[in-house]
Amino acid sequence: MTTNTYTPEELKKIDPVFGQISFDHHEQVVFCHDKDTGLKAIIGIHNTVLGPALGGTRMWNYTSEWEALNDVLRLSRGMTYKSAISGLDLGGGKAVIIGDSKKDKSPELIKAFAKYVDSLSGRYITAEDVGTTTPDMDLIHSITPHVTGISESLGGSGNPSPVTAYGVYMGLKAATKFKYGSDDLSGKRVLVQGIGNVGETLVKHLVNAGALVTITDISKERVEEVAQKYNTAIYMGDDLYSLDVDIYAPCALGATVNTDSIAKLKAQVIAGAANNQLADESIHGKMLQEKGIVYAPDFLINAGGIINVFGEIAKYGSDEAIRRTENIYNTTLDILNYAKEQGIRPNQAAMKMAEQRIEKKKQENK
Ligand SMILES: NC(=O)c1ccc[n+]([C@@H]2O[C@H](COP(=O)([O-])OP(=O)(O)OC[C@H]3O[C@@H](n4cnc5c(N)ncnc54)[C@H](O)[C@@H]3O)[C@@H](O)[C@H]2O)c1
Repeated sequence: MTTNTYTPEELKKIDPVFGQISFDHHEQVVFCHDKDTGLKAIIGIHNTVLGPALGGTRMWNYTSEWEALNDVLRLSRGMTYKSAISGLDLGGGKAVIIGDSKKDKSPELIKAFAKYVDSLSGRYITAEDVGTTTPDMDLIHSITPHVTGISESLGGSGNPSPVTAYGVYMGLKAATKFKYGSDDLSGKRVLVQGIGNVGETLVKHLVNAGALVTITDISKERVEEVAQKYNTAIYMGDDLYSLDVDIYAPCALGATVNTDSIAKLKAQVIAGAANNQLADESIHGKMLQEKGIVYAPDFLINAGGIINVFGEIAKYGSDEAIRRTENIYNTTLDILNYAKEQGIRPNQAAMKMAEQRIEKKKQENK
């Protein structure tokens, strides 16, 4: 034991779990190891007040265990807020498997992970995320019932991306109404960044609504294919954020809304699917507010996917999932109005409303 060589402050810095920067009163953190398959995974259960902790399993080649732990803590907390603000009876959880999904994934490894999910008896329910697929969820389903995002042939809800895109479209319309007094998108210039599963369907909705859409992606083939299909403009230059557009829809990676991009942005509305769009919630949220740019919180408007998979637990079908996703429009407007009244940022307003819902349920449960 060498602990007596550290001061309490130094110990605090190296506390492995409860002292982590992303640790936020998580209820449970489960470290999973299986010698035979080489499985190394962490399951984070942030909060189960509203219901079981649902969140996907990410398989990623983390450079260190610290990075994996930080990711699972951060992502599971995000799921608590996403489900709470979306009115779902779900808590927040997430899992990470350490490894390269292209090289290290095997059916045995996924099954070993499934046994850990099963051991939590439904406190944690998994789904797909980066590096895991519907067939992986089907395999997990052969071991445990505590999994969603399984194939439609097994009673699952299928690909969530079109529903996510519809929710983003609803949130984008609501933010447009808040900024411009009307949600009519005809003639509005919209930049969609990242034309993947979600981005393409969002482009379809925008074009159908008469918006003037410009698309961009790191994949030239992707943009050419989608531009041809929907008759959109393409931007492949390196000064994306200076484009003269009304609305910016980030649908690729996180942290694209940062000090550099905000300085250039001409768009007056930001509404997209990517998770964690603001590089720093407080600094960049404040900068957007000062520039009068309306920001529709990402975890609110990209919730269509989780609304869709929740149908597998709550036993509702795709019509109900769409109806609930459509309501993202009303919730977004409520949050933007509430933020304005309270003089706070939309992200803060959304988090406050989510916390109020959790607190109310906590009191009822007492
Ligand atoms: N799929 C869902 O249901 C869902 C739900 C919630 C949140 N999200 C988030 O929405 C975003 C999009 O999800 P998706 O399922 O469409 O992913 P995807 O992998 O299908 O598409 C992402 C696209 O972004 C492009 N891209 C990557 N880096 C880029 C860059 N630097 N500049 C421009 N384009 C870039 C990729 O080439 C790809 O075409 C992700 O951030 C994801 O976490 C998705």
